[in-house]
Amino acid sequence: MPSTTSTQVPRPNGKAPHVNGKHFDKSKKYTSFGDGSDDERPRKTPLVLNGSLTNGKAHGPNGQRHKKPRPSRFNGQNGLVNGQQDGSSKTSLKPSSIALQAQRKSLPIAKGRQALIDEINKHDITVLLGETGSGKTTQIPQYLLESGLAGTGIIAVTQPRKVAATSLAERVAAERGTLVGKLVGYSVRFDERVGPDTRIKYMTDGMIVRELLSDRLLSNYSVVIVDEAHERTLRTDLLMASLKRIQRERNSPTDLKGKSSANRLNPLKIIIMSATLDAEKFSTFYENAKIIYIKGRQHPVKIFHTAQGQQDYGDSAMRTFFQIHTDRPPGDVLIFLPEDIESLQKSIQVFAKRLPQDKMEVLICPMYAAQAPIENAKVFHPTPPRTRKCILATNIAETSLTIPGVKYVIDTGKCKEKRYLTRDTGGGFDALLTTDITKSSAMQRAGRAGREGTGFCFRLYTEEAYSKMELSTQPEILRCSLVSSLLQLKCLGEDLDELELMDKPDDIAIISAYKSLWLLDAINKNKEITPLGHEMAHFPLEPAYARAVIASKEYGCTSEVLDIISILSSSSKLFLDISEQREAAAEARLKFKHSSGDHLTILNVVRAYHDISQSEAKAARKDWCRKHFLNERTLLEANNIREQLRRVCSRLHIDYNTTCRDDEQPIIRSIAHGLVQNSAFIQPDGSYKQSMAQSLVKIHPSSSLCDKKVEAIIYDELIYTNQIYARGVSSIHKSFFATLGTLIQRQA
Ligand SMILES: Nc1ncnc2c1ncn2[C@@H]1O[C@H](COP(=O)(O)OP(=O)(O)OP(=O)(O)O)[C@@H](O)[C@H]1O
Repeated sequence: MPSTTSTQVPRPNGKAPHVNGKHFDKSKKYTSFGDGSDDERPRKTPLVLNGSLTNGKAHGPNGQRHKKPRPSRFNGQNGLVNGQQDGSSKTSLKPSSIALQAQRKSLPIAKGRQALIDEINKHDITVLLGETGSGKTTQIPQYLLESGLAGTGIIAVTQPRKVAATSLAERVAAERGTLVGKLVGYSVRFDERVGPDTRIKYMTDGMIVRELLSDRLLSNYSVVIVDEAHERTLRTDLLMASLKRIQRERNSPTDLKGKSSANRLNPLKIIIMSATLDAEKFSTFYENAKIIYIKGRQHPVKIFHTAQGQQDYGDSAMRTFFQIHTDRPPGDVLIFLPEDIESLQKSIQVFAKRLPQDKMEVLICPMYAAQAPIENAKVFHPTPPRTRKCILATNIAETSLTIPGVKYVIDTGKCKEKRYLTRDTGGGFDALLTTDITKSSAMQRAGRAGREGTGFCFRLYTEEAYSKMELSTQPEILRCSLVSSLLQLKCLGEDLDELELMDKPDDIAIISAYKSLWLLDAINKNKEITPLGHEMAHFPLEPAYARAVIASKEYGCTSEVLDIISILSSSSKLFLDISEQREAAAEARLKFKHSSGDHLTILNVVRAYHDISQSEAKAARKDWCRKHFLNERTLLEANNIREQLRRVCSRLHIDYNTTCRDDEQPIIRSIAHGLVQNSAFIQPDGSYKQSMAQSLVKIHPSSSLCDKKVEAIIYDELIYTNQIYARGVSSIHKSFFATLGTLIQRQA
């Protein structure tokens, strides 16, 4: 990288200026890959047989394996058809649509379009391996539709993350020249845009697993595409296991014999897609399914590593950003961080102000799961002229996304990973821990550059560190709480220990999940689902909160409990936390504070906002939220969630209007029925001992109970930092637990 000395660039932490190539002098600190032309492709040797595709059959007559499934290349050579069968209308396209069609045809995948269709046609299950940006996620569903391979059914494309599902639906709808909700739709928790004409549906893996509850054969779908399968989320693993069963039931000729043609379902096609190297494992899981390798990336990505490991990834990311900003041509920057987004945002803002007037403006866009969807969507807005967008993202932006304008990626090499700390080790909860990323993640992150032109990825770790990274992350099923999934499986009449899974969770985790469901009365002693468990599974909520809603029916306070749970289920926090204004915020919110703790405090806010909404116009409501440091988006999102929960209540004959007026005890008790495992009792030193585990917890400083001592508490979650904090806390009488019978003793 050429060094420049003319610009006064900030010197974060008083360190030496970095513009003189401190970080990125290629000769000293960074190594570019090979000739610098590109990236890291999967180093497999794909097979091309004289222009015809390999037959991936790898089974002997008795099912024994005698040949490995061999990947095939689609590179536009060898006589493969070059995508002429585009079903889009050629007569009435607008200029923007014409540009999109041209773009579609220039994607690497387009060159092997017909051969790909033929292969998918031949096999019920296909494992598709392709590089980031080759066009898998946006094009394959369209090819299936255009070729008629999907029949009259819906094509589901599953994603591990909401933001990917919604943005892909937008993109593919635009490519089809239509609006989201018509031919192309999406379905994510608490948000769905589909209609009677929807044929391509982008959805989170959680939503399709939920659909199994009402339709255990997924009869509306003719193809299920499991995208980003290498992420191995818990729901993806459950889905892959269920798909095996469904395909057996739907595709088996013996099953079809006895059925009248009216009762017959179309066979189901399964496509497992991944950009990384796990194809063999997926293929083996599906009885050596055919592997197809889509060759090529549309644009190269040049990768740099630091010469030394970086101690402070935040500082290092900031200096790298400013080096790009001063030395490199226009193009937006995407920085991957595990946390501390807010502090990096502030540091960049402060230093950006000191840049010379003639420099481009810096526009910072944070992106993380707990932020409201509408805020996350801002990263997709066009970058204003003379501005460089700097996106600060967690691994929410790591897969499937194309963020237009992004040319540079800065990868800190860290992420937050959910891990279940078992009760035996003093935990009993999912903790988010900062950890090193895997090779798969590093490749995905680099793949976010180079989507619209040549890209650059700056890794804040050494090449050696990269080479030592694990290939891919440990499947979630081996490290996360299984309670919610187990409940859904029980409803389907299935069991975790009987399910044909790619990886089996360990016995301790399974037993712990059974215990939790039993404590929530969702299953009985014989591990059979109870009527209450069935009701709980109808709610798109964590089982604990579903239990609270059902308990509220008995206590006559469903209206209040729905108000609280809707806020707790929103994607962003209700109380804005602005570090310089913490005292002012606490003062402004005093009027909502409830002596029993945070759940009733939330209810006070919801009620006050409701009153304001009745009497004031939109601008005044906004102003009221600002003055009280409240996130209005959370309140609006909660309105939407409450509506959906009310619909579920109606289906279950729960009167959602019942209210206990000013008596708080029924509300706390209802919530405590759900949070019974999240309870703790005061100790002589003022800390609280978990009722279901050995560890001591403290009340989080953000809680309205933090300066009080009460005999027992319930809490929404535990935060694991240098000590364990309970967050979302309410005080409860110890006697409540006695009313639950011998529950606690049973646990102890
Ligand atoms: N929203 C968008 N705006 C602009 N271009 C886009 C958009 N979405 C997709 N593209 C273009 O289509 C290409 C293929 O995207 P697609 O998501 O289908 O790739 P992919 O093979 O599934 O890769 P990945 O697994 O990394 O998402 C991108 O590289 C980009 O050029």
